[in-house]
Amino acid sequence: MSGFGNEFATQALPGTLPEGRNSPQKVAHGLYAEQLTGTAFTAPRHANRRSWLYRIRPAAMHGAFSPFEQPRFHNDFQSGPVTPDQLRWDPLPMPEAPTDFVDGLFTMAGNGSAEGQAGIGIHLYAATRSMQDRFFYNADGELLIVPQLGRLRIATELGVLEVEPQEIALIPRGVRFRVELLDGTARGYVCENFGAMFRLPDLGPIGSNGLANPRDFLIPEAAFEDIDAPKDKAFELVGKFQGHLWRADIGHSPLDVVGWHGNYAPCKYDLRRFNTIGTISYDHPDPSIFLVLHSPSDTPGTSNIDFAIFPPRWLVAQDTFRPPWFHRNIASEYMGLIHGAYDAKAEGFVPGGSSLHNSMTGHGPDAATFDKASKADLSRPDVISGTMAFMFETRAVIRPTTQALAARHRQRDYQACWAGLEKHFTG
Ligand SMILES: O=C(O)Cc1cc(O)ccc1O
Ligand SMILES: [Fe+2]
Repeated sequence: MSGFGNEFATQALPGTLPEGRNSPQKVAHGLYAEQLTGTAFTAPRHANRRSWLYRIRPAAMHGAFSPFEQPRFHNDFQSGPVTPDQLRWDPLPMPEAPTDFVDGLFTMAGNGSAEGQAGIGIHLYAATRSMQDRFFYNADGELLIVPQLGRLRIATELGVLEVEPQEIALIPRGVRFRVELLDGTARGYVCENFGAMFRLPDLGPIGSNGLANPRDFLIPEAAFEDIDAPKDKAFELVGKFQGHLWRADIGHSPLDVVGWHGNYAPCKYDLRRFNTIGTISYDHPDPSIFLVLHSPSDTPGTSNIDFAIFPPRWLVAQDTFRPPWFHRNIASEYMGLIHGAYDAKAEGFVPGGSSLHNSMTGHGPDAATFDKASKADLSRPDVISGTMAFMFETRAVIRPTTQALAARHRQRDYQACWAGLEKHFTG
């Protein structure tokens, strides 16, 4: 099914969805009715998100929760000093022992909290096996999954999404799912959104089409599992709640929703469908022109999170330094590279890697890029192809975790990339 935020109705067995009401005395096929809300009951109609699920067993059925140990995945962003340094990392190394998506998560940075209902958690994953007899949900925020290596099959309560690198998946807060690896190994980025749900930006003078078009967002049809755990070996439900992980025994697959209707559902989007807009005269526009989705804050125009991409595009600007300029921003920028090379960095920013430039920290093209772009022949258009970088940009400062700063894969010499910028002042 297609269309961002649309109202959908889907059933894996005919006659599942009740007609004319949501909660009949008896649901068809002996199912239970359950509502899942993603916004306040009384949120304005245009922002209100909820779905009705018709399922084999209600979500309430599982054992008691106890703490789940996965110390690399958390929301401990520290409250002390945070370095204003420019930071960069190589990809997260692949684990040697068999590791699933949940065990393979590694928290890099973040701000805010689930409790404060604003902010971001930024995580990487590196996994070598599918989740087995284990299901996960995040009560703390919506998850934006950005695969970088390996295809994922994400089996959710509301249906199955398959995503490959250069596609993204959005899993709403609370929705239970299992991640399977279709290529044996997988690596990527996860943005955890503690604030308002991601939405498509307004287009202003761009008009009624452009950037990420709503119909390119795909929503799964209902698909269910009717699987009971063996008597002596329960399945495991792992939940993230208020920054901590919990586990409970569960006697069945919670992916047992036979039909659902509503507008609160997972979706996927192929970033290659993005309608990229840029200058056809002069100057490099602000990167807000590359906005895919944003989580608004209470201040108009100032997002809790902006998710922007840097896709293939033509550069035609005249009398212009064509790559990103040198800059310092009020916003904070965490970048990742899915594929190819990024136009501001000739070397060192590799697929699977990350960089962090916090509020008012100076950054921009490295010395090699500056040199090349300053001498480029502007009489010809230039094409940037075979690339896909992205940015999680936030209003609040992004605090790297202790483990990210200490990680072996951090590039401790990152600042050297600007050291070769020569003084050209002629007086
Ligand atoms: O490379 C960056 O830092 C991201 C970025 C890109 C761009 O085109 C303009 C500003 C900006 O922060
Ligand atoms: Fe930047």
